[in-house]
Amino acid sequence: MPTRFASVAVFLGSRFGSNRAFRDAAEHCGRALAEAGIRLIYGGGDVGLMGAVADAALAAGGAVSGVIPHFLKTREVMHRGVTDLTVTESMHTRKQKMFADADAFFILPGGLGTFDEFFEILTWKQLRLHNKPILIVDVAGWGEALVATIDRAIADGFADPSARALFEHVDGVDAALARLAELSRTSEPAQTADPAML
Ligand SMILES: Nc1ncnc2c1ncn2[C@@H]1O[C@H](COP(=O)(O)O)[C@@H](O)[C@H]1O
Repeated sequence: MPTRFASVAVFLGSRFGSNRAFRDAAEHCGRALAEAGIRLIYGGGDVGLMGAVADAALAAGGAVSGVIPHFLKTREVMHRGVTDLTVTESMHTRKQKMFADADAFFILPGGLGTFDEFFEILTWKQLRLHNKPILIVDVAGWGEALVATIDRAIADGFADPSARALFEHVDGVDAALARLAELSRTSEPAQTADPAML
């Protein structure tokens, strides 16, 4: 079924993590996006889960856009096989481009960089700079601590309870794709701010 989500930015680890389930999920995510005809936008590296999601999408015939800052081309082993690759001047312009090009965001397991990307996209939504779907795609309970941190901020009075509605926490890649299909049928097209405001 056609979807109004033509592209999804996937934020995930530059390492594989300690549980094989993380890699399996990243590969499944790449394949599932390709099979759904959805372009994968990701950080452009060929390391860890980032490389795994890109390779799986490409092997399944999907379109993959990588966005990598110049200074990380070596450290994150810039992926030379993607459909298109953008090299940016900075981390910030990388995030801006990924944000602008994506219709929705999947947060898969990762470390500090993944947290940063998640919280930035979440806080931009809190500031009403966009209303694109943000899905924490849980694997082996990885997302629970992230959600608990936000719940704690709400409980302590540092975030409004409405913050809980800025993102969704789903169990696994199939649930994420199913939710995206549902949103494609039921939700309004995304609104985004002038990039100059970011
Ligand atoms: N401060 C950061 N802002 C945006 N992206 C970042 C930052 N630090 C690292 N990253 C990128 O995030 C992914 C995943 O990193 P993990 O630490 O492995 O989760 C990677 O592409 C980093 O370059």
